[in-house]
Amino acid sequence: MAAEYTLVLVRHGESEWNKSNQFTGWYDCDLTEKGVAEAKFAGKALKEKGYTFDVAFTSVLKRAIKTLYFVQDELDLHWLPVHRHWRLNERHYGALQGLNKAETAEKYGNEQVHIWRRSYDTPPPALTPDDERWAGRDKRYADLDSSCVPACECLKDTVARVLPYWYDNIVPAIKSGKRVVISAHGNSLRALVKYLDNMTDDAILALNIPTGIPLVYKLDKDLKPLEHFYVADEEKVKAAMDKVANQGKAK
Ligand SMILES: O=C(OP(=O)(O)O)[C@H](O)COP(=O)(O)O
Repeated sequence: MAAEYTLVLVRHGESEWNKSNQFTGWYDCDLTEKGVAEAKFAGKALKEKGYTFDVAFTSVLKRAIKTLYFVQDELDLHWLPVHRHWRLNERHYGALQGLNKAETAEKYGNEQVHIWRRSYDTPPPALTPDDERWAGRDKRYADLDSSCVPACECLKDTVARVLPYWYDNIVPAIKSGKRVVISAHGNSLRALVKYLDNMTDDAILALNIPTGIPLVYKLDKDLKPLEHFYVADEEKVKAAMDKVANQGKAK
């Protein structure tokens, strides 16, 4: 069956906290130099394969916003309408936010950290509103109802807050024939992929999305995926996925 629509997902390039191996969540760290190079790679790879876009969606976190900009730059699409929304933010890592993943695994064990990182419905420990990391005091969320400010999220929670944005904003754009690119995060994209591919709660445990490698979905008229693939050679993708998987292991 010929695909009706093409959707491109990009996880931002390496961030400062990816480099230092810290749980990031809603913390707004920048891209590293390598992350900028990865974002440019994503744009170049898309250009080389002939992809172009009519509209873009991203989070309100600069690592995703800047990655999108570098993709736009490579494609000479500076004019592209860009919609930024907190619902595309990374999964909120709660009280783990800022901790080093390997040190956390030394303290609590690899298995516990794997559950916190990858299980579908076990949330990490929660933040409290008196914590300086509480997002409710950040002015970018000033218009957000306080009941929507997360104390922590498991992937199931992230799916629940990504999907309304998907249905209300992204689906209409795709169905109107616009070619859509989404620049987001490891876990907000896992949430979307779980939904698109109808993955089981167990299957999603093993999915790691690498930084800066475009992931293309070919969709039928009902937006059901016909196929998906990364725009990079298989070895590069596997090495990048393994690297993400191993970040949560004690040294
Ligand atoms: O904020 C994060 O994701 P991001 O780097 O994609 O924004 C997480 O720290 C990713 O970590 P994980 O791969 O341990 O879930």
